Amino acid sequence: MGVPNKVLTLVLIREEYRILLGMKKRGFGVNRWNGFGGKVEAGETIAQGAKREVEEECGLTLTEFEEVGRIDFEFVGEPQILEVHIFRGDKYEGELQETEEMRPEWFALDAIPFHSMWPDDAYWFPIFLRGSKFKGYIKFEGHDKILDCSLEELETT
Ligand SMILES: CSc1nc2ncnc(N)c2[nH]1
Repeated sequence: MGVPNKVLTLVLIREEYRILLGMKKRGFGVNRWNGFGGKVEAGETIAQGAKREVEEECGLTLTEFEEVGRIDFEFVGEPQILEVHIFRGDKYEGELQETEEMRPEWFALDAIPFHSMWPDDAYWFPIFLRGSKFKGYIKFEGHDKILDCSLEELETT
């Protein structure tokens, strides 16, 4: 039995024609437009962790959100799989704010900055944006090279 997965959240808040991303100012994924999220803490559900991270990273309080995907990420040379639970944020309250972690910005759906994002996003964003649920496995070598990618669309809503 290998190392248990590291459970993480990733929240993409989307409106009809735009999606909210955050420029990561430090740490994992720095200098890339990211979704909001992070670790799930002891004593909280995955959904509670997702909501907490959004609040901490951009000041918004999710009032309606749904888990729509799950991707297991492997990084060559690292035994721990990152088990990322992906949520679509539908409704929120509060004022958008920049934090030490993230600089938030809205992007038109036809102008998503994939060149400045994690390379896996180009694979699964189209599935996410057409409202499907999905699961997948993506193997990275370093932070820029994808060695394997398998994605399964589970239902089209
Ligand atoms: C580890 S792979 C990864 N892809 C991502 N896409 C968008 N936001 C993130 N935080 C992401 N992490």
